[in-house]
Amino acid sequence: MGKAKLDQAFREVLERGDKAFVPYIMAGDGGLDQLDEQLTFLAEAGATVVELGIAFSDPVADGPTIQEAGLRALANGGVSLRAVLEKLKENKDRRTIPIVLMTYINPIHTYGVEAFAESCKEAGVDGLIIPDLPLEEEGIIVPTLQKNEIALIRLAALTSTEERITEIAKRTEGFLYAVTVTGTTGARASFQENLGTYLASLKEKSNVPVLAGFGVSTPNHVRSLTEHCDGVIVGSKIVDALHKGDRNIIKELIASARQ
Ligand SMILES: O=P(O)(O)OC[C@@H](O)[C@@H](O)c1c[nH]c2ccccc12
Repeated sequence: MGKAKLDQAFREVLERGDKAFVPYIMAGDGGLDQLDEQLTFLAEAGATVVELGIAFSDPVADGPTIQEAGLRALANGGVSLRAVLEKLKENKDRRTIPIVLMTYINPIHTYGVEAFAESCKEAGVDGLIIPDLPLEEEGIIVPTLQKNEIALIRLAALTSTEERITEIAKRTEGFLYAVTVTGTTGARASFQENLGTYLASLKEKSNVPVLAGFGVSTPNHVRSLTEHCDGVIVGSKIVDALHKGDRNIIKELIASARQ
């Protein structure tokens, strides 16, 4: 489990010539008792890894779709970091798909860094995305994560300097999250023109797969972005389709990463 499970999942997909597809869902949107079924559906539809978001009161990187999903989850109640980890622990042995948890740093501090990493391990969490944890501050959690073999996935922003991107690419584990837009998460119609060059430069710097995320909303986006990288992360479009019960959209998106 952990980092090794993530590496293996990506290796399998890329070795057979496909691209990786990582759907993001909000834990507890639709009720936390639905989580198990949602994860099974995504695994069966061909997702490589699932990014699972924890609802948070101050989600600075999240656009309207993810924020609304967070509000729905919070309204259902019982979706704290602790509750989600408990739920994941219950289902751990039935799950085949690797899980990356997306949470801001504050709830981790409240939980306690050591206790959090141990709970993640017990729950079968393989990696973490902590969007508001800058490189300069990750020392507070990295040794503990390494001890528990949990990957810390770093994000490269379009606005990062070359030097910073090199450092991020060197440190990231599991995959490198290439943020494709400046701004918050959310479905978009198109991307800026030089994105291919940007993704190609990230691929040169990174030893792990490079996945593009933010704004990816159609099978065409998936196909054109994956010409330049190893896969995609899709949040808002998946969250929206899951909420509306339109699961065919999700199946089509995932299928578009198969070559
Ligand atoms: O929703 P989008 O535009 O498809 O982007 C993915 C994104 O939602 C998911 O990866 C995510 C949700 N919240 C985040 C916060 C920071 C970084 C990434 C995320």
